[in-house]
Formats: sequence, structure tokens, C-alpha cells
Amino acid sequence: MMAQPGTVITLRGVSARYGSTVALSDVTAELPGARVTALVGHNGSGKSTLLGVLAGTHAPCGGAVDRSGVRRPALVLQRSAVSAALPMTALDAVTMGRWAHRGWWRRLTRHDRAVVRDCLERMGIAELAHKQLAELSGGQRQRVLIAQGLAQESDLLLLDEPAAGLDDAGRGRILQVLEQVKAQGVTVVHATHDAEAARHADHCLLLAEGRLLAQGRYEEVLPSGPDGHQAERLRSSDVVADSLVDSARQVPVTESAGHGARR
Ligand SMILES: Nc1ncnc2c1ncn2[C@@H]1O[C@H](COP(=O)(O)OP(=O)(O)OP(=O)(O)O)[C@@H](O)[C@H]1O
Repeated sequence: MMAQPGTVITLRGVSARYGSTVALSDVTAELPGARVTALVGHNGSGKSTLLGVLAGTHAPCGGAVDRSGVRRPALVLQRSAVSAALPMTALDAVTMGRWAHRGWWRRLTRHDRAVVRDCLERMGIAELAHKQLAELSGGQRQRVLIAQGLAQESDLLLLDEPAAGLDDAGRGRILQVLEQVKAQGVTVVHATHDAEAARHADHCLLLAEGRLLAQGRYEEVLPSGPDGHQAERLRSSDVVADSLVDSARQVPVTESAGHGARR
């Protein structure tokens, strides 16, 4: 398969497992560079695993991943995957994002400190900088994790449900930040259950039971029809996954949907 212009990452027939559990099966996809891609699908459909494969932290058991356009990925894990009991402040946690550049043993430069401050401000948590992680609410800790990912100034930013558990303002801020990062030429991939976030993305990959059902613009993988009632229902995270999966089963929307489809 020839990569499309602007493609930064190509997956060809990628499969991944945890022991005997198949988490990804024969996924073939192209991710556009300097764009936002949303991974959508039910719980357990393989979104986090795909992020791990893209980050290089989960080795596929089959297929090939070409990320030759990427120098250094940054992966922001789900909040639940990170202990809240770590004895460090929000500032410490975001500063760790600079280790990718500096190494933990080197002194931070003025630039490092400016980047850390900027990331705290962009996530609206500058005033929490000196609080211990354990003192923060779940949503505040989530923002700290995202700020840490931003501080890495990576060319590939991978985020696992960055808006989970955030209020409306927090979700809006994340969408804004992802757009800003994209404008700087960063390739962004995030797993989401949020219809609004998927709608904002330039590209969506729809997964079900480890297979790629469809890829394309949100409207292309969304059930057809400008029905307002339907649009309203899609605001619910569970319904969005249901509707996307059902519609992709009915309509083979893209060439690659056919490749990944089982049904
Ligand atoms: N550490 C693990 N050990 C064994 N199986 C796992 C592990 N992590 C995930 N799985 C399995 O791999 C499959 C894909 O899981 P994955 O976490 O990638 O899905 P997901 O789409 O990110 O789900 P969610 O929306 O709930 O975050 C599921 O069947 C899951 O049970």
C-alpha cells in the first residue's frame, strides 16, 4: 500500500495480544501528520492498545508499523493508570515531561522552566502548581497529566481519553489545546468516548473488538441523516459508540473499512 501524502504513520495488518487475549486484529490504517485523529469504539475495542502500539510501548505480534516520520512520541495515559499517591507536586509531575529532553539528572534550563509554566497555564492549573497530586481532584490530576504530555514537546502526542471525567470547561479547553498543538505541526491521536471530541477531529478510526471497522471524517463514520434527535442522542458517550459501530456495519464507508471489516 502506498502511503498517502501527509501520512505520518502507517499500520499494515497490525495485531496485538495480551497473552492469549487478542486486543488488535489485522488493523491497516494511515494516520495523517499534523492532524488530530480520534480513536472511537466501545470499551475493550482496542483503543488503548493501539495507542500503546503507536507509542512503541506495546509490541505488535503481527503486521508492521511505519512511524519513520516520528522522532519522539509522548503518551498520556488514563488517569486511573497513574497512582495519585505519588509524593510529588503538580509542578514536579509536569517538570518530568522535560526529562525526555534533558534527562532527569541534568539541571533544567530557563527554557525548560518556561515550557513547564506555559503547559500549566494552558491546562488552567498554574495556581495548583505547588499542591501535592494527592490533594488534587480527579479532574485536576487529569489536567496535570495532559500538561506533562504537552511539556514533552513531542511530534506525536498520544492521549488516552484525555477528557474523561472533566467538566464542560475542561473538555472545551482540551479541544482548544489539541487544536493549538496541531497548528504547531504535532500529530495528535486520542482515544475518546466523547462525540464532540470525535466531531472536532480531522480523522477518526472506528474500532470494534480489535478490528478497524471504518476510518475517515466523523461525518463519514457517523450514521447518516441530519436528524436533530439523533444528533442529540449522539451526545451520550455510550450511544456514540453504539451508533458508530452499527452504521459502520451497515455502510462500508471507506476503502480501509472494507479491509478491516469482519461482517
Ligand atoms: N493488561 C491487559 N491484560 C490482558 N488483557 C488486556 C489488558 N489490557 C487490555 N486487555 C484486553 O485487550 C482488549 C482491548 O483493550 P483496550 O484497553 O485496548 O480497549 P479500549 O478500547 O481502550 O477500552 P476502554 O474504552 O475501556 O479504555 C480488551 O479485550 C481487554 O480486556
